[in-house]
Amino acid sequence: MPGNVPFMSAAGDRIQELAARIVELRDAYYQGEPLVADAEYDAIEDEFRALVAKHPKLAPKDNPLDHVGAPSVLHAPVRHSRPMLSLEKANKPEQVESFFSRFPGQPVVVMPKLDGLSLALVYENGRLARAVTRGDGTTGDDVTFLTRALCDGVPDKVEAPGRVEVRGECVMLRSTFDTYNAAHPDKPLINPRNAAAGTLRAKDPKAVEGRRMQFFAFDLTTEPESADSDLDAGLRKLGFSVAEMKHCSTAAEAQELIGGIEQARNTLDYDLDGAVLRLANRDAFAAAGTRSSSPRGAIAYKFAAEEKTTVLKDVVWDVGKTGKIAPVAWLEPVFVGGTTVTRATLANQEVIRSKGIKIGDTVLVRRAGDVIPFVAGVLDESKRTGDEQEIIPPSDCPSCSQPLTEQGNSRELFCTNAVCPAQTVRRLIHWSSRAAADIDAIGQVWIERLAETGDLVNPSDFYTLTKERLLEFDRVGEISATRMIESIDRSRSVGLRRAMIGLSIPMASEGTAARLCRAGFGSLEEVADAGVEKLVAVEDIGQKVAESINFHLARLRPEIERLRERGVSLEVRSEDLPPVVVAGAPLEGKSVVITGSISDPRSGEKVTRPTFQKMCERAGATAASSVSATTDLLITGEGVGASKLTKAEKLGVEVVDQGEIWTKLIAAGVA
Ligand SMILES: NC(=O)c1ccc[n+]([C@@H]2O[C@H](COP(=O)([O-])OP(=O)(O)OC[C@H]3O[C@@H](n4cnc5c(N)ncnc54)[C@H](O)[C@@H]3O)[C@@H](O)[C@H]2O)c1
Ligand SMILES: [Zn+2]
Repeated sequence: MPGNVPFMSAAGDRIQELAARIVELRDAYYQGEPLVADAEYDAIEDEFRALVAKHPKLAPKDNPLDHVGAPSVLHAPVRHSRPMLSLEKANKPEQVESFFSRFPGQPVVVMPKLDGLSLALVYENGRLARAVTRGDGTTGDDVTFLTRALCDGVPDKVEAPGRVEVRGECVMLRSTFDTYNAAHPDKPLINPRNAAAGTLRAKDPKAVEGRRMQFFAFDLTTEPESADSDLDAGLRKLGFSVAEMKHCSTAAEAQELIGGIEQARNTLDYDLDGAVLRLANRDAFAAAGTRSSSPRGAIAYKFAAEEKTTVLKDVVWDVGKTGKIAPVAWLEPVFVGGTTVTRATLANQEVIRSKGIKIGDTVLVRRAGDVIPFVAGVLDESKRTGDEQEIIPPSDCPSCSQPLTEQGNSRELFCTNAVCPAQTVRRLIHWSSRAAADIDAIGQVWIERLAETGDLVNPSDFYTLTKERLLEFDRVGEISATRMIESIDRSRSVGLRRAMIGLSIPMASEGTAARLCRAGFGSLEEVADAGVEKLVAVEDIGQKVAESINFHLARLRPEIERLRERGVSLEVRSEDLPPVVVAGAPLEGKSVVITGSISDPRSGEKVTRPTFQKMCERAGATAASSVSATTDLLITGEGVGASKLTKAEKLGVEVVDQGEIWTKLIAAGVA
């Protein structure tokens, strides 16, 4: 049909254009310097795939999707013994079902899809001979030197004869990434994946010192064939860390495990972008064969993107409850991490400077779990038009116009005006928040109005409000006024810990407030009277925090008195007291760390970590948040972070399943 010709050629042009763009984006990405977020790249691939499917004749001779990765010339090229492939993607339950129906009766393992770069480790007669990147799938780069120097979890020797090839993912742990960036505020890494890719491809090893990485194995080939046909067992036997693999035999079970991984996503110390399903039996996996760029015996179930790019429209300097003035990014709305994000934090002026961010830039926004979305940086500076504007920090407070002061290395800005209106409102909102007095019937807008009229200045002013006064305001009826007053009334039982939180004392965290209660302080006045020396004696309270508490509670003395006069309880509450250890405490003297999700074996119901921790403490344990050399037990629940396990193994910490602990807790009568 002649009418089709222009249309066909338009499609053909678009296909060529997309193919070229895919090649360009991949090149940059596999160098560790992506130009767009993964979600945008995926959209381009999807469009290309759909067009080619519709017009198979227009498929480019050299279809980029028939290859994986990107070629590279940086390091010595090494040909892979068998191709290193990509994975077929899935994002619907039906696709999981059809995977299972292709392999009836075959056991499957489900594991996290780590977001790093893949490496092939070749062992010859028990010694590490080479570490090679995936490259274009056929030929990769020899990165043995840097892998040896920087990558944990790559043993120099394995106990196996002949040739052994272990493939896996090299990642930078989130904790390492954070520590590195804190230590290098001038040249921060943009995200853990790029950090890992960029590190192993570095030309100058000096430039990447201190960027430690971790290897997790997910594939094994042995010659001669070893007896262990189960992948997980085979890898562990050789001494590799393996991202947790869970066995299952039905699509429904797999779906549940996938859900578990997605839920645990933000409690883990590494980035992951999905779950991998793979035949558990190595022979079955090999027998399933491959397509042009992916094995048939595995699929990748992708999760929602945690990073997207969007336009930075403006930067607004926000006054916080302690007077800190922080830059907030106003963004073109973008769907990331499961919600639409329009605001993100930019931390402080030094971060803006080191990342070179300007208004009008296309920026990478990251939102993982409950973490406040933040601007990770600018991916592609070549997109600039010249109309971008510098972000200029204010010299005066945006609320009260008083001159600002700078503090610390990151030059954080502060308004020190004690009667700054914005700070006043923030402090009132904070006092009423759930973690503090929990005055849930009075929202932010009302607090602003009541602050504007002068009814509210300090937290103690909530307790002078009357129903009559509230009824004088527009749009306040009998019912809502009563609700507000009742809510305020309930908050009078706030107690020491939550009052401490509510008073917004700089440097004192929620944990600090809890520790003061456990250390035996009976009331807010006792804390105010203690003096720095006594405060420092409390576990985990350092000199600076102690000084801040001492200084600010002295300053707040009149406010504390007003709260008292107005019937607010500032005594320690029984639930905040140290736990009473039961007789015959089965965990006596044990230092424990709890990880994974915990549920009561009797009912199957989820139990929150603090609740479970309390039980352990009543059984004589002390709990810590991270594994260290002094930890006795690592108690594991569902969906445990591999990094915690690795660390525990390394430090020789005993790992026990929650079931064992539950038995003891139940027997001791604390659960
Ligand atoms: N931002 C960009 O410009 C850009 C460019 C190209 C590719 N990408 C991103 O790269 C990805 C696609 O590329 P791909 O071909 O590397 O595919 P992929 O990364 O999605 O899947 C294959 C890879 O998964 C990794 N993997 C992690 N855990 C694994 C496990 N347990 N078992 C097996 N493999 C595991 C391996 O490294 C393997 O090579 C997409 O996420 C895409 O968005 C982004
Ligand atoms: Zn101010």
